[in-house]
Amino acid sequence: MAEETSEGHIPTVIADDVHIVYRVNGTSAGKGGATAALSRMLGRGKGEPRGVRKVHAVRGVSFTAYRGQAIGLIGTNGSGKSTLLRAIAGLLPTESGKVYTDGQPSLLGVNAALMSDLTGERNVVLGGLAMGMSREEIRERYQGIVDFSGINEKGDFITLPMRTYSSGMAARLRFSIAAAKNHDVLMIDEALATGDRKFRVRSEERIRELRKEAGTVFLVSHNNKTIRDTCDRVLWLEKGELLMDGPTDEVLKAYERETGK
Ligand SMILES: Nc1ncnc2c1ncn2[C@@H]1O[C@H](COP(=O)(O)OP(=O)(O)OP(=O)(O)O)[C@@H](O)[C@H]1O
Repeated sequence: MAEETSEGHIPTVIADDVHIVYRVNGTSAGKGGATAALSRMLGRGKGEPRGVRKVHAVRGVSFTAYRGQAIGLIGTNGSGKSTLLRAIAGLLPTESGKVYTDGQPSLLGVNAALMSDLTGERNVVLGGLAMGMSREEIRERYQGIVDFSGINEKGDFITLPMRTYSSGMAARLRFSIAAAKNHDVLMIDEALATGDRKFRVRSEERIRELRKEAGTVFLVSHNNKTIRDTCDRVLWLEKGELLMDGPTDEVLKAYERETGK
């Protein structure tokens, strides 16, 4: 891919009529517990295999993302934002439609694979290796990553297991590890939401840098100000459908009008 179009834009992600369906096993339909009784009262579970339910989370989404863009994903809870990002990262199969990407997108999410029993220090090293950095590069950037995260501002926490961190501290470390590398496509799922103001400002600055370094950044956030300050384009999802795709200001205005947020 990466062929230049007539406008000189280079596509990094193309989603073509993407549908994503979760199949949930072990639902209460057909079993004897209280939730099953509730489910029967609500009339669910008819005509489906026992205990399997489908959730159609993304419905016919199409868009093309270009290099140098920072794209915000907005929408009310459960509208399909995280699901769409996971599909772009190749972590979820599409039911129909296709996702084409230039290079391997990196998904930085609330569930990013850091090991809670290992220290922050070990996670920086493992996270760096997982992103394809050499030990030498990790050594060089280690202090920068720790400083950026601010984990050690209130004491020597980086040598403690991550399970002892607050959710904000863990999110900050995850972001700092991922942001230490330049990505072709970096996807950030709510990582900034738990950080404090100082950290948010620092991360927003880093997102702008990553964007300048010719990558594409996707950012899921419920904070309209963060989206406004970092993104030049916004996709608005609702019930799995792409309601609007356009310049940040236009889409946020429509979203705020509709949701009152
Ligand atoms: N692992 C899963 N199995 C089954 N259904 C799921 C799973 N993950 C998400 N869903 C469903 O898919 C739909 C979209 O969820 P998703 O997490 O993508 O929304 P979201 O827009 O990221 O929400 P939020 O803003 O609350 O984080 C919801 O109806 C949710 O219940």
